Amino acid sequence: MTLPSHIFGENTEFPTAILALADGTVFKGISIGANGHTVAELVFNTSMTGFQEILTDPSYSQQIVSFTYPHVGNTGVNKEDVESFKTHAAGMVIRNCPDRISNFRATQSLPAYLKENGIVAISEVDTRKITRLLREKGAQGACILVGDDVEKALELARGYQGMQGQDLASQVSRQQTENWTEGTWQLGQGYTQPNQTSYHVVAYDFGVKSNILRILADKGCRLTVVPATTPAEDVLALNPDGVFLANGPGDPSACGYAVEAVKTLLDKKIPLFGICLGQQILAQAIGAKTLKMKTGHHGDNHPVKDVQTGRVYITAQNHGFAVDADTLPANARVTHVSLFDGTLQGFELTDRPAFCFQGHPEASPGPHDIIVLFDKFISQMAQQK
Ligand SMILES: NC(=O)CC[C@H](N)C(=O)O
Repeated sequence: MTLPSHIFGENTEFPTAILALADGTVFKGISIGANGHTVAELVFNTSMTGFQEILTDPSYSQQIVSFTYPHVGNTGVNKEDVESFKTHAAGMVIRNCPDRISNFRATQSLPAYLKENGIVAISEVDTRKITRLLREKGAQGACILVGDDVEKALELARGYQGMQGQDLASQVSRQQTENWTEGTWQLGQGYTQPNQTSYHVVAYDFGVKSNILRILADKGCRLTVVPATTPAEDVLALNPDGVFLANGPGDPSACGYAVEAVKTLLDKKIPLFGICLGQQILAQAIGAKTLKMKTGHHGDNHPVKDVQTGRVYITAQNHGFAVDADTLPANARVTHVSLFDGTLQGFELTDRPAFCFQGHPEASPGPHDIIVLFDKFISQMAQQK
């Protein structure tokens, strides 16, 4: 297929690509990324901005992301808007990639970035139809294949093993302990280097988004980031003021190593703050259960209610599993619920300085409404000091 192009230079030829779903639906479009094929769980994301942050969010490991926003890529990509040191999404589906990029920070076009990072991606498909289909039938296995072999794409999509039972956190995690010093991005300065004096936070890297670490650094935390499988004893030996449980991909039920570590940390009454997978792991550590959702929540326009104050926050979300609120023990108090479907969005313990949130207070991309949760963690550490 030939497209008019200003930015792609000589290369205006885009090979045919297929998106096949496990339910048998097939979409034909053009490849705007790497060659070959990719097989993963297909989910839709309703964010209007932030595709680069989404592609580099480790929680999207083994997920193909279909963007509901129709034009993706018009701001190009840059070296800064990344949430980890590499791309993680297994594939990208969009309606249209504008052929001209326009942004003062852009250093590359989206198709060039996708190719460079080996992400298989399809454009010129009906993403509204895909969204309706996933809402009706739920997230499912899918394959993007460059070429026109429909039968092969369908067979690969049907063969996807599913997200349940998969421990992906230990795979995407750093394998070495690291110190983190970078603060949030500021116009004219780039990423800052805040003074880190007040609290020592040990952050479990289950697939942590960098903006969580940057916000904690901004708030005066000295950060030690440890691999997902680090035993609690090693964390305690670092003498932390608080422990952070990160977001991450895969099924929380497959992260027994983390659940065991959190049980020990709870016994020590150290301030604990969990985000997304971190919430699910904290829940399992106190005996609650997690379940797989039908489509999950992926986007940056999700209303969440603080059940105590009644205040509604618009939040960023990215999860396919959830904590079953009915299984929470008596010492857990529900703090937040989703106004889309009533699912549990946050809880805290009444007998320990531990709390968590299912969405993403660090945004990136998304609204900053609920960034206040980081201050709650800071004040819990202040009280324990
Ligand atoms: N962003 C996350 O931490 C996702 C958590 C978990 N993998 C889920 O899909 O629910």
